[in-house]
Amino acid sequence: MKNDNQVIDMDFKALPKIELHAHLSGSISRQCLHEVWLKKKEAGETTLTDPLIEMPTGKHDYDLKTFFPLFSSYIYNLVNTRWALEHTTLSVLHDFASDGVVYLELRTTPRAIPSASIPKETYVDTILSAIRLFESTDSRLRTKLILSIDRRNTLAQAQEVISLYRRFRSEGVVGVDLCGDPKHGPITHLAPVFEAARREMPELNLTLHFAEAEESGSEEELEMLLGWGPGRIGHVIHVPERIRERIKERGGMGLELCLSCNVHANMISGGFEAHHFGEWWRVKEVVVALSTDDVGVFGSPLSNEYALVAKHFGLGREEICELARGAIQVIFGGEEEKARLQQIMWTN
Ligand SMILES: CNc1ncnc2c1ncn2[C@@H]1O[C@H](COP(=O)(O)O)[C@@H](O)[C@H]1O
Repeated sequence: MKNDNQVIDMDFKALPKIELHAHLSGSISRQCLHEVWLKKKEAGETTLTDPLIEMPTGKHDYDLKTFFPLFSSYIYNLVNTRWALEHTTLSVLHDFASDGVVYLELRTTPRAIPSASIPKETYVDTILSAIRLFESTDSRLRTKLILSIDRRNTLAQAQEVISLYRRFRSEGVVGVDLCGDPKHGPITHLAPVFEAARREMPELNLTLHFAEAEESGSEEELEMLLGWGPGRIGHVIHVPERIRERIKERGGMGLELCLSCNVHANMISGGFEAHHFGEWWRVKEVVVALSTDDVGVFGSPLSNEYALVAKHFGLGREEICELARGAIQVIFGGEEEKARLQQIMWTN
């Protein structure tokens, strides 16, 4: 391992990478949102402020208070037609591909858009079509979709997401996520949906936002989440010692760690050096998958997340390659995809 102030000379963009924790709406670049806005403005269809003014270049300090409303009161009002959904999805795929991502699990909360006569099913279908269209022109990036249940969802809304998962699981949907504002409140009301889904579909791939804020880091909540049998957990910040041990006991759990998001959103203190990546990356019982969360908001592509851990935790070239390849173990995309990734990802 190199010492802390040396940074290896490595092309992090060229490094083939796996992205497992990226929210579609938060991954749209500001330039792309601007294009959508421009088209709407010209057609007299929006009174919203230009995204380049609303979210100025270089502004990444959204905290948990300002972050969530950005979607409900701004981005969702821009991305509210079939064209905008397709255009933004294609742009997100293009951005990940240009950054050297070779396998992507994109996640999104199924959203009905009544003003455009788009029910949730069409929302999901439109994104899957955009993925197919993209893959017909780019042979290297493979993308799967994960459907998100929001902590703020009612039981019925959560159930609807599970139904959509069943409907689309043979068409590129590979799992279900639990996301949303971690300060929102308890989620015990959602337990019956996850428990029934697990009972009825033992093979269901689950990834759960886990201990993102103190409010969502109680032993009680975390025990419940582990009880639903996730293959991966996201953020993993405010984890009590006993739960940390439980995670290790599981063996092979994927940890989706999002450094820039956590630092910029003030979800941790002490900056990059203090990030819990430092605590987990050498733990043999888990698999760390570096992730971007919302690159459109926090502005750090996956290549930069690798550069950051090289810089702040002194990983050398082989350790970086090992970290990137490690994520193969916890993808939801199946054995064939794992074999493809084994072929193309760097060993040193
Ligand atoms: C700090 N990190 C995070 N923690 C929890 N939930 C997050 C998140 N980042 C994004 N989302 C969830 O993803 C939605 C936007 O993308 P989609 O419309 O679903 O594609 C947000 O509304 C939020 O619920």
